[in-house]
Amino acid sequence: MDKTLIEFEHVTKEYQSGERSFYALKDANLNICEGELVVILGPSGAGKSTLLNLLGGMDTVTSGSILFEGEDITGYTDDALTDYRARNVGVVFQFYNLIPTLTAYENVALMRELEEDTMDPLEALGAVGLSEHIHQFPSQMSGGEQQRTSIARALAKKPKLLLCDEPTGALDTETGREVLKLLIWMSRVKKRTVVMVTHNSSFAGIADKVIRVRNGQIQEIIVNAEPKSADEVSW
Ligand SMILES: Nc1ncnc2c1ncn2[C@@H]1O[C@H](COP(=O)(O)OP(=O)(O)OP(=O)(O)O)[C@@H](O)[C@H]1O
Repeated sequence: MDKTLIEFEHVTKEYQSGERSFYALKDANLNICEGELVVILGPSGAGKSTLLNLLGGMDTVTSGSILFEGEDITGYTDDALTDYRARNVGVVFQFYNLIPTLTAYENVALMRELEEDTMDPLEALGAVGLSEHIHQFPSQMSGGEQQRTSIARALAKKPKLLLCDEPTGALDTETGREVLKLLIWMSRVKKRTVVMVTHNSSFAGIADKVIRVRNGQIQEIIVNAEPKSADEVSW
């Protein structure tokens, strides 16, 4: 049986607005296994980013438990959460978040300053097909190349959990497809757990597991016995 990496038990995230409370996430239960490719789907405001931020220790719950490798991280101090993020979590954003004054190589190499056990930046950039572009600055790269650089940066960190927030959102279809292929490769070949948030329901096909969120609630969790390749989905 697949080993569980993360488990949510009755996780609620509540915001207070005056007298009223608002649930960004209510009583969420889920589990994500090691090496799984998970797609979180839902319309704008559904609670997808909230879910992703909780998974990454970038936000804290109002109630409930989040277990990472069986350990409850919801009681962690800020320092322990920082450590959790540093050790276990890589993040890829819609708009890449590269440092504009650093080359592709330097953006990836920066990870080495923060982490002990990292991958060689050249290896990480080679893995995403950017060996020819290592000396270019973000402004000299296409959107797809910038996103591949940000994936190389996350890859170099060797995170157990790779979180991606609309990673293809700023890319055209074909470039987006290349990014999807990389994320599938991260999960299938590199055995990383990859969680991607998107509002694009076409991406459900490539996932091992699809979590549908609406109005702060998990509507359904579907396990795909035979996930499709990136070439088999269209949008
Ligand atoms: N800091 C906050 N304070 C108050 N409400 C918040 C806060 N963060 C998020 N929310 C609310 O929680 C709900 C869920 O937000 P979330 O960002 O998780 O949605 P989403 O599904 O990621 O949406 P999108 O696709 O538009 O990014 C939204 O209604 C949002 O306005």
